[in-house]
Amino acid sequence: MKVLVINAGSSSLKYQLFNMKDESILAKGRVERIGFESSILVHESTGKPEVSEVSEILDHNAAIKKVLDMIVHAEHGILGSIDEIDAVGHRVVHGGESFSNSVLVKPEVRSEIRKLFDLAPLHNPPAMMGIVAVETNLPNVPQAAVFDTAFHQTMPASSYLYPIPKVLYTKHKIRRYGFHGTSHYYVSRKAAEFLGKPIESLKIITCHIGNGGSLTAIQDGKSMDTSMGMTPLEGLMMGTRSGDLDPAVVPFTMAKEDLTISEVTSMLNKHSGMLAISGISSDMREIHNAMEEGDANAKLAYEMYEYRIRKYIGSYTAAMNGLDVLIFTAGVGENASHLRQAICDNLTYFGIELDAEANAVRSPDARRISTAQSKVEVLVVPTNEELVIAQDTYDLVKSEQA
Ligand SMILES: Nc1ncnc2c1ncn2[C@@H]1O[C@H](COP(=O)(O)OP(=O)(O)O)[C@@H](O)[C@H]1O
Ligand SMILES: CC(=O)OP(=O)(O)O
Ligand SMILES: [Mg+2]
Repeated sequence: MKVLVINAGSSSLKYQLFNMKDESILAKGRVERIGFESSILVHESTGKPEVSEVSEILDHNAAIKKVLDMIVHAEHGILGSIDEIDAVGHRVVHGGESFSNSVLVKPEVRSEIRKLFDLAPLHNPPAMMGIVAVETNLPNVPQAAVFDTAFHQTMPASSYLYPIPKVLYTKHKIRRYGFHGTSHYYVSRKAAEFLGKPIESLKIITCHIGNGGSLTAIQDGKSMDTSMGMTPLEGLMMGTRSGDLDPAVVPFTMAKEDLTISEVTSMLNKHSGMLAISGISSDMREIHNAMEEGDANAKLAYEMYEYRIRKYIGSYTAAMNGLDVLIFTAGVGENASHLRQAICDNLTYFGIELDAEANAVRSPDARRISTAQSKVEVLVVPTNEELVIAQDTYDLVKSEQA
């Protein structure tokens, strides 16, 4: 079975085509700047050179059409015909309380995802555009939706409720949902496998630190708390998102600066975090380079970023009354060895001891970076959200056929 995985953002669309026989990647790529004059498509079929093309791609429908053209392209493609695509899996960021598992996209699923537009205005509408675009271009192909929130549906009410009037939960479903669930799920399972221990026996903290970032406390194999909230804005300091702050800052800023709801939302999501404090970039590599060159603002941004991750590790260790495994993943977590070192150097109270040599190793595989004496196993586990989406899609389609 060949499964196409789509991760649609507001102006971008990433894709990977899997051969589920051996879970190998046949092709992958991304379309950026959808809706702009000069959109960019970057595509790579396995075993062939990467190609990029600039053209006008006005909407997600046109983007999917381009992607399918590339997949069957005589020179750059990998399939003889798009009929060889058996199923499509989508990353849908918000599944609310309706979805604790991946599902095949049926009419009732679509209407449920639409109902959630309110809770995730930046994320769910593009996912729906992706679903509609696939239906237009591949009308008979089954589609699955895999939700970032699903893994976190096991959180107890004491973790997911906010201490505000209960009617806001019953009426508007205002609560913590948590995100990056596919990644937290995947790396925690991989870690248990790597350690050769049953996941139920481990107290785990997964640090997914990429552009967006979240930490999850995992006990009995289940998410028991996570740092993102009703939306992906809460929790850690991120590339451009503020993360935790006093909620009183919001109305106060709106009044003082005469900002609308959408302006303050945009300020907190797109113009805060590392970008705001460093004044340089939201990208960890650029911040780290500037810091090494002596830039004081970059240093402050880095210190705040590290400090806030460490505070969450401390609080989740307390939440679980212990910690067996600490996992780093995603763009920053997998690559920024200096940040892992800075975090762990300040967690010696918990008996965490990093092996500097192991920490410096670069590899696409899961690996241990703590010493043999460390009380906590510290691991780097590269995430693979696309593979989980492909596997869930495959399983759903297979079980419907059975
Ligand atoms: N070699 C590296 N060293 C440090 N940071 C890195 C490295 N490679 C990528 N990153 C960081 O990873 C982040 C992007 O993470 P990623 O998980 O790809 O994000 P997303 O999937 O949310 O777009 C950026 O801040 C980038 O600087
Ligand atoms: C949900 C979320 O924050 O996703 P990303 O990290 O991809 O922005
Ligand atoms: Mg990501």
